[in-house]
Amino acid sequence: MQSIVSVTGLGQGYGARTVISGLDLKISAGTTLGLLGPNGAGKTTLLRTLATVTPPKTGSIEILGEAITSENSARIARRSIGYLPQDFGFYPNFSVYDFVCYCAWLREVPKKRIDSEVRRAIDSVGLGRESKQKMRSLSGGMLRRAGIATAIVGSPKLILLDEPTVGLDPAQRLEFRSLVKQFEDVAVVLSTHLVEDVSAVCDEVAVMSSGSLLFYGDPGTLAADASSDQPGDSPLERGYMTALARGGAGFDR
Ligand SMILES: Nc1ncnc2c1ncn2[C@@H]1O[C@H](COP(=O)(O)OP(=O)(O)OP(=O)(O)O)[C@@H](O)[C@H]1O
Repeated sequence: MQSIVSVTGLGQGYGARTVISGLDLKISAGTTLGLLGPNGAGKTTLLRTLATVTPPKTGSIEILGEAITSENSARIARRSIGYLPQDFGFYPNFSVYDFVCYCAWLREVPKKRIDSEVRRAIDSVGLGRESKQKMRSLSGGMLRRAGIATAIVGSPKLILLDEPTVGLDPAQRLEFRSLVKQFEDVAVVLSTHLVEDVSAVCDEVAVMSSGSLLFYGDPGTLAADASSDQPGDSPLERGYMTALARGGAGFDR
């Protein structure tokens, strides 16, 4: 399988503060990776770094086999990356169609493919009927789906989704899961607080705390590692709590 992301010895932070240190990660095409961790674990910081929004402080990142060493290499990589930030900005007076077009244009989707790609992305998230509606008039769940459309437009090879199911109702969450399952030859990284999302769609799971990975492997192994004295409503939840407890993790520190 083609390697989509390769991260070695990643260090990241804000000012003098280190938030991620010594992180190694490899993600192949066809993998959906669920990123779990308590508030402040560094999930958003990692996604922003993979999205090439913030250059690493230390270590290296390769996207599709190309090292990201300059703004130019980052710009080229971004053509293959779809990124839904946790709080994405939008122009309230844009229609859904215009907003997704704009994001496709920013990602340098070839002009002649933009219209068909935008329509496909909007249909995939079930907003076909709302495509002419103004962004400001969308409900929270619709807004999130419009955001997901911006992340998948143009068939990127790496899709980074920061808490994509927040605000979705149960039916929309199920639709989101079936959308993710349809991706082929794509690497998806999904940050979430919902362990059910991970068990439903992820082939790999990473448990992150204080900027380090406490566990990386398949969800079955994390569930099998669960200690019976840890709280949780499912083996995977207990496995997650066990990984945190073994790593000495608590809440945001
Ligand atoms: N712009 C910033 N400036 C300074 N510190 C920041 C900034 N953004 C995040 N941090 C800090 O970095 C750490 C990691 O934050 P991050 O948002 O990556 O965590 P997270 O795992 O995504 O959390 P959550 O689950 O709450 O979204 C936190 O301690 C946070 O306070």
